[in-house]
Amino acid sequence: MESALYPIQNKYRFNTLMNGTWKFEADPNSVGLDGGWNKELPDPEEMPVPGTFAELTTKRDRKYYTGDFWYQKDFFIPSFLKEKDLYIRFGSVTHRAKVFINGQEVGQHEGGFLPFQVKISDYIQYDQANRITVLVNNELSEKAIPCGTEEILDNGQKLAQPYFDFFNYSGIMRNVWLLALPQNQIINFKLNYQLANNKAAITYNIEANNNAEFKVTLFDNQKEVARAISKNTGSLTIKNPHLWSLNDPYLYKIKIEMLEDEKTVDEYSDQIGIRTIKIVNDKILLNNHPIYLKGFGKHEDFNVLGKAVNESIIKRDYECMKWIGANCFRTSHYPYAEEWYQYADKYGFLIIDEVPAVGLNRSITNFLNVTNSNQSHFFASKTVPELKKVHEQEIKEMIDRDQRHPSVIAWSLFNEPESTTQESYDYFKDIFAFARKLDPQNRPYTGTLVMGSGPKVDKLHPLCDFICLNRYYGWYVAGGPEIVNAKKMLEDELDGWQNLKLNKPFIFTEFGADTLSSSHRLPDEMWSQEYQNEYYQMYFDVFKKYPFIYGELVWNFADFKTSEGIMRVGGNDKGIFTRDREPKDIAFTLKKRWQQLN
Ligand SMILES: O=C(O)[C@H]1O[C@@H](Oc2ccc([N+](=O)[O-])cc2)[C@H](O)[C@@H](O)[C@@H]1O
Repeated sequence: MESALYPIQNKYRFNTLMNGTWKFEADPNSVGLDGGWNKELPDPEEMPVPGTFAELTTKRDRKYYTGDFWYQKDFFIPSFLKEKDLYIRFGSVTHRAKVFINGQEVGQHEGGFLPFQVKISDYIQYDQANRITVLVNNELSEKAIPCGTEEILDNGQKLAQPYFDFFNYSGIMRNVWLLALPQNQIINFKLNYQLANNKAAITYNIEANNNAEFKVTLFDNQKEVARAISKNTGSLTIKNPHLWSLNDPYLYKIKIEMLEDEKTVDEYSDQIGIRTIKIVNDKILLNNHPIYLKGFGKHEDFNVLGKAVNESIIKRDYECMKWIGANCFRTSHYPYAEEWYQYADKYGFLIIDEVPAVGLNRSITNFLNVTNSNQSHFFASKTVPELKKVHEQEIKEMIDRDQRHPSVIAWSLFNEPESTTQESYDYFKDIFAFARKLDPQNRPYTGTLVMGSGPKVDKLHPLCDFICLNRYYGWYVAGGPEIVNAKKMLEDELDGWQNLKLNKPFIFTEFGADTLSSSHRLPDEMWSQEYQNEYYQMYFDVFKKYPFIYGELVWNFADFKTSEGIMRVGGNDKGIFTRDREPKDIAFTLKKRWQQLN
């Protein structure tokens, strides 16, 4: 029973961060396990946690290091912790990990963007130093997400070749906690809301490791407003609920107490927002009011940090998003660190939460292939059943982790997979059926469609509750002076979708043009700031004509690091902000537009 609960402290639960300096050693020949590295690393260096070696090194072979690598740290456990169950919780380890305590394996985890915890109590020596060792692997394949392949260079080095457009940062890039929890404990809980007649009914479903009773209390500004005692399911009703909304992201506090013989043995509190999210015809309704999504596809990405979590970056990004008048972003292309969602709950932002299912399409390795919707028959491959298991497991872990956040309004189950083949439909039919059982709030499920997957050929849109288009007319095709043709292509495609009469909302989840913050051109040219402006104006002109469009998430919030190649200058430069979070010219155009759209 994996707990997805974010660490908190109270009378029953204690935790402390294990961040800081760890030991680190690369293991290119995978000799560590036989060589006893799980007990002692032979020749380690210092490595900050959270962090990633790729952004810290000055050596190219280290930056691109692909394979096994190890982390190690000593820590002390006093015997007064004996009555607790002890765990180590990783915010994530990218892409997979095996964890050892004092040399003994205590657990492993697949997937680089979701938390996991391992129980360590049985392996601990009390009142003594203990040692944690983590064997990490960052290789890419078609058996796990995100997908990619591997090349062996002439010097024998492995090189990851992502089928996706962001740098394959890896390692321990999120917080690590030591948790001291009660033996009988709350594992997770799920909530759902029904609004009617000025009342909100909150139904709950609590998962625990014993069959206890629970006292559930709801507080409004410290004041108790509802309470129930029940087995693990039940409900609370409040009158005149203060709803969570974009302009007023109001949070209540909910407290769950686990009772044994009327005595509390565990307690977990969280902040929750009461709101509903649903799709009716071609509209997205928040608390029964239609919303228009304005914002970004993002990345966890920053100079020196790579994808390592840093709360200052999170805060700066939200300040920039507030300044520009955005209300939404997609966690392209993986679930972000949990702190992102906590800020969104408090700041009143909407999140489309995406599982790391990116690169399910071999042609993405060659960007020029994508546009002619070439079919690599990715989903006919022998490894697909294995891939599907991993994909499903990560959907489950994402929903278990994020389902209580009021900010999360939809689940994205894929980004730009091959989507024009029958095999692809069959694969995702199962994926959607699996996912649809997991969220008690039954938020909309979707995924983003690659350019070329248009109304005539796309096979995945019937599975989606709203339709997400990633489109680059005017960039990858018909750029520069051909932008007049690009406009026609975009309109033709949207006419095609309109003719299908799907009666579903559409949003643009990606559209953008690479832009150097140093480049100004008159008349404008591709890569200049003037062209980025012209490109977006063209899209906004077109959007006016199609009332079924309910959102525009531009690509990308900021410039970000990718693999190297002739298509990338220091990375992907489609940012509205530079990589150090300063505005390009387009930011002022968007600010004006989004403030008016309100
Ligand atoms: O390229 C981009 O900037 C972004 O676009 C998307 O990938 C595409 C690449 C090429 C084409 N094409 O050639 O049409 C279409 C899509 C990805 O979702 C995103 O991760 C990437 O960063």
